[in-house]
Amino acid sequence: KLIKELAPCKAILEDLECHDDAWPFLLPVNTKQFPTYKKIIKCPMDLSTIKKRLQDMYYKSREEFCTDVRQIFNNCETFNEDDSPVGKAGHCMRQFFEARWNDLC
Ligand SMILES: Cc1ncccc1N[C@H]1CCCS(=O)(=O)C1
Repeated sequence: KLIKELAPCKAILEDLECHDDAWPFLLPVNTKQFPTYKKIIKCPMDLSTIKKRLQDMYYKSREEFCTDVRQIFNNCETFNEDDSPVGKAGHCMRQFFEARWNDLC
């Protein structure tokens, strides 16, 4: 069941990682570069963390995976202006993800 659930998640994650607009989300936000980030964002998340969680069989369902991906984009909207480069990338990536997520079922 677990593997059935998670194979499509791995495929979506790979597509997210190679998207042109993925660059702000590939690794955890550097809190030395962005000192206020830790205070403002209570649940940091990024694509490398999700990849590790998939490999470690951390997710018990597709829904848990989906929640972590959405956390990335919600954090992005909290911290970044909509018309900033990172903010725009976040909106693009969210749209891309939600379309792929709907394809699943
Ligand atoms: C997703 C995010 N939210 C808030 C601040 C920064 C980021 N991402 C950074 C990732 C490294 C490159 S960058 O420093 O230009 C942007």
